[in-house]
Amino acid sequence: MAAAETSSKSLFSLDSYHVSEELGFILPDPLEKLPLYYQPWMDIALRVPELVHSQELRTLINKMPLLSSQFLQKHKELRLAHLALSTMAMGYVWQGGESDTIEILPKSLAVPFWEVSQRLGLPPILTHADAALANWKKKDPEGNLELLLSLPGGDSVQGFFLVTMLVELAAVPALRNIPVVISGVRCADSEAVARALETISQSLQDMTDTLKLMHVYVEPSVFYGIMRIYLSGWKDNPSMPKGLVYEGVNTEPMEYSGGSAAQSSLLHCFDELLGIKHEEKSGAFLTRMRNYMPPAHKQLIQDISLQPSLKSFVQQQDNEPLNQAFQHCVAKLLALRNYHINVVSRFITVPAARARQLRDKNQTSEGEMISRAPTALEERGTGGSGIMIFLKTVRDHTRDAFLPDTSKEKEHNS
Ligand code: HEM
Repeated sequence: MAAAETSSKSLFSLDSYHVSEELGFILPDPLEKLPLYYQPWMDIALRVPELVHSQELRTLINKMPLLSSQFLQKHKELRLAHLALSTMAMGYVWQGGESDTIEILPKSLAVPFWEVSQRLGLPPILTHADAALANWKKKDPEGNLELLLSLPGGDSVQGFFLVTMLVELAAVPALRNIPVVISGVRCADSEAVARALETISQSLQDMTDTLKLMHVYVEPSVFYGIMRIYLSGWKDNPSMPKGLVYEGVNTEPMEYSGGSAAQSSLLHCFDELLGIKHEEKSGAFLTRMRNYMPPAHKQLIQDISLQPSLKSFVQQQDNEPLNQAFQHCVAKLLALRNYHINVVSRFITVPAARARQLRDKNQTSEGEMISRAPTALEERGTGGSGIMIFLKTVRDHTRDAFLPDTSKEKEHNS
């Protein structure tokens, strides 16, 4: 595995962490099909939105044969199997909304889901690594993209996961420059470090610009009223207080957080590179989210954290272009987090307020899908965090990474 091959002195290569030079953390060319033996899974997984709508999904999964996972061999087969099983699991658990949840995931789904998860080092629930990183194919020769598997919510689901993937793509130049920064610090090459940091800043700006596409491709009322519950987990979720029993795996219920881009490895890498230290509670949540990442990506974050401190290097060099490049990076990361807070407000806080208003007035008319949104999630993200306090605390600790004296000026420039 990556860690064993990378001592803190050796050349830092992204490849050894299963990070692609072209696509970063995105899985290159995911498989679209599993071996024929697994057709019973794919037949259901490809129809989850429609089967949830007709309320048939649970019945079909209950009748599904128990298949052995041993014929899945390659990494990409395992990733597609995890995506298919997790899509089915989210549909199964949430088919009846928050008032009709289940306590047991049936054996035919739970056992292979558990085995595939163990082999990948991922939890047995839908993660960012499934839905956003390994869930795409080219729709046409022009390179337009579409999802392999979907959840209820129509075009907004497609928009949500593909825009998230495009944000990952916009970060690739930044990822490629992390090893450049690290080796520049090791050999005290201020110019190389400054240049690499400027590229990282530009890439962070591109991530923010790409995040703006969420407003174009995702309808807030659909996100809030329909999609969000299918991304929710069974940890810190009042509608599933006991967690979920994976039948045939464990007789005790287990708890897992839902899918969230807090499980994307990107910002974890930038935080470690720039030396951003999070407050205890939000830091603990973010650290826990690392267990929802492919292990090689988690290892990359860990290994970046073990490198000599970039910030101390910048302070020791006392070189103006280098200082500025570092400040730009922090400013752009801060701007990305600020923009993300706006997105969350538009997609969660505002519809949640509207849903409360409608409930208070007892106006739960058919057309108002947000009023049917699960109440248990109003104050929480799908990952289970108390949203705004968490996001603002993380944002405020990003600001602490500025070099002394110039923080206000730099923030205005961001
Ligand atoms: C409609 C779009 C989005 C919404 C509503 C949203 C919502 C949230 C929420 C509620 C959290 C709190 C953690 C949780 O409980 O899940 C969160 C965290 C986070 N989200 Fe998003 N998110 C969106 C898109 C994205 C995208 C596209 C990215 C980038 C890949 C992203 C990156 C993050 C990160 C990195 C965190 C952890 C906090 C941090 O490090 O600042 N989000 N998001």
